[in-house]
Amino acid sequence: MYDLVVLGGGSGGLGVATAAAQFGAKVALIEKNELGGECTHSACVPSKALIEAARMVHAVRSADRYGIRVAPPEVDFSAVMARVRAVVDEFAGSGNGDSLRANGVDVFRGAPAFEAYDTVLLDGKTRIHGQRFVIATGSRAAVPKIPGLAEVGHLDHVSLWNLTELPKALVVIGAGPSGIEFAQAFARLGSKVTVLADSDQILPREDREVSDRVQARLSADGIEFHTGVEVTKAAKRDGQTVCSWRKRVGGATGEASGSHLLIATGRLANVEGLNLEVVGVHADPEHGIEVDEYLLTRSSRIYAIGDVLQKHDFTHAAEREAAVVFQNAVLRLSKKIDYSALPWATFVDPEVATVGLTEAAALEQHPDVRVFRANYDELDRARIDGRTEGFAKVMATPAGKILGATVVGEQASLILQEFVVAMENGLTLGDLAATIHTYPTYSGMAQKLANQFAATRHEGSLVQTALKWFLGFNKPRAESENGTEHVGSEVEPSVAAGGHSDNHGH
Ligand SMILES: Cc1cc2nc3c(=O)[nH]c(=O)nc-3n(C[C@H](O)[C@H](O)[C@H](O)COP(=O)(O)OP(=O)(O)OC[C@H]3O[C@@H](n4cnc5c(N)ncnc54)[C@H](O)[C@@H]3O)c2cc1C
Ligand SMILES: NC(=O)c1ccc[n+]([C@@H]2O[C@H](COP(=O)([O-])OP(=O)(O)OC[C@H]3O[C@@H](n4cnc5c(N)ncnc54)[C@H](O)[C@@H]3O)[C@@H](O)[C@H]2O)c1
Repeated sequence: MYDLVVLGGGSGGLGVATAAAQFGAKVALIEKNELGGECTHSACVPSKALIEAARMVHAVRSADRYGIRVAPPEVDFSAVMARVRAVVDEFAGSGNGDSLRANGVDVFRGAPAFEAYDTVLLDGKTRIHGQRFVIATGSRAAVPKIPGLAEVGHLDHVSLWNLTELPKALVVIGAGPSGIEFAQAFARLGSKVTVLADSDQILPREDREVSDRVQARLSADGIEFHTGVEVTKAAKRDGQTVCSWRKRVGGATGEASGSHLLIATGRLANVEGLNLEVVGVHADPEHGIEVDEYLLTRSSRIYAIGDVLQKHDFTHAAEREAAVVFQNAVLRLSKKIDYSALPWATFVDPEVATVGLTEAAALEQHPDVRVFRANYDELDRARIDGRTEGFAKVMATPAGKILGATVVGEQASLILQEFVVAMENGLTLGDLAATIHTYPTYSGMAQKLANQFAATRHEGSLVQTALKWFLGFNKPRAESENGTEHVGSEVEPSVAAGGHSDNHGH
């Protein structure tokens, strides 16, 4: 009888199994395919390795801007993919089961099915008994029902990694993070890319403003977009895959053709074959496994985490859920999952990173919300580097409690992380404003927004009024040539002067 039996050895399953074993629990982990899960083998790791290669090509092509003359780069696609696979192998090697076994986890290979609330049957042969179970079987690509699709064939994020030649022309169906990251990477490597999506904006989870900004940039790079469309048919013509589409509004029609077709239209939970009905666990592939805020299913011994929930498909979400379930299933605490400070990033250029409420949601839910924003061309380090495209905004209560933030631009995910730390630890924008930020770095963006908040706190305050009256502060100051009042620091003039503010508050 194991203390804990984990089904699935990906980001979530490995996390909870290792933590439980390190704590001294007797743990079994059952993996149907390869340890490491999707993130390692077909998702985060290879896609970010490909994106980095594409970023290199782009950097070489843009070197001229910095006074460096180089010949146009030549992409050796098979070498690019060989490196991607080598990176994956390196990661996969470290998850080959040895470290799990070293931590005391018994690793089983095969397909498990529940036989009773305390037993799973492995490959119809071996019974494994447990006190508690965690289902962490992840998800797979959802294939849309498009007439002709099965006949023409398509790539997904798994088969993609077997490509040895760069697609001349790639049609991508889906404009979520997967579709958009791949679209830009392939376009930069030299493919002609067309994106088709039924959502009326790319990156549908983001603010409209964010999606429009990214789409404008990607369009300028040569990617063609058709959003708000239904793909009505896929067919082969002259060796090309041709996708017919029709606009949902207005009914305009068109075709997109390519040497290759990539499907990136969302996910389905891996719940089949687990025999969940026997233990009363509610699940279906589209909606995932139903859990409560303790990540407990309808069975009091069975928890579920990660993509199989179909809630927040991110590795770091699976890891947080693993930590919560470790506390509940192993330590027998009652820890609730809290997603309010869950960040996510889409690794395109300009990078997009978001946490908490979007601006629209914050305005709807908090009528007194204040929105602070700044553009990258106001940030010293961005100006120095010539990477001035993008903006950042943070939504906060009048007291400075952060409700959400979005950053679009260079190092967006790192800038955002400062807001995430603040949100998780109850720090306010005032606390961030009072923190020293290294100069000149992109962290200056967080400082800039926090300083705008601090300036609003000074406005009309008792101290400011007293200083005005007794010391004659806040006299008009001469503006410098370029209209800003200082150079060489991210400190907002408004903080020092106590008067003017860039605040775009509502
Ligand atoms: C192209 C792409 C790029 C991505 N990039 C990022 C990124 O940059 N950052 C990010 O945070 N997230 C990213 N994600 C999402 C991320 O990959 C997933 O959220 C994460 O892998 C989920 O972890 P998991 O443990 O739930 O599932 P997985 O890691 O998929 O693990 C599930 C495991 O269960 C096994 N399994 C399946 N069925 C069974 C069964 N019946 N019995 C036993 N074992 C089973 C599987 O073989 C697998 O090993 C990306 C996804 C895609 C598609
Ligand atoms: N950087 C990251 O963290 C990262 C990167 C990639 C994927 N992911 C995760 O993986 C998950 C899946 O990503 P995804 O991009 O595949 O899915 P998604 O659900 O985020 O986006 C799906 C896209 O496909 C479109 N679509 C769906 N069905 C369609 C159809 N029949 N015809 C035309 N368009 C259709 C949708 O309109 C949308 O644009 C995401 O939820 C994300 O959490 C994360």
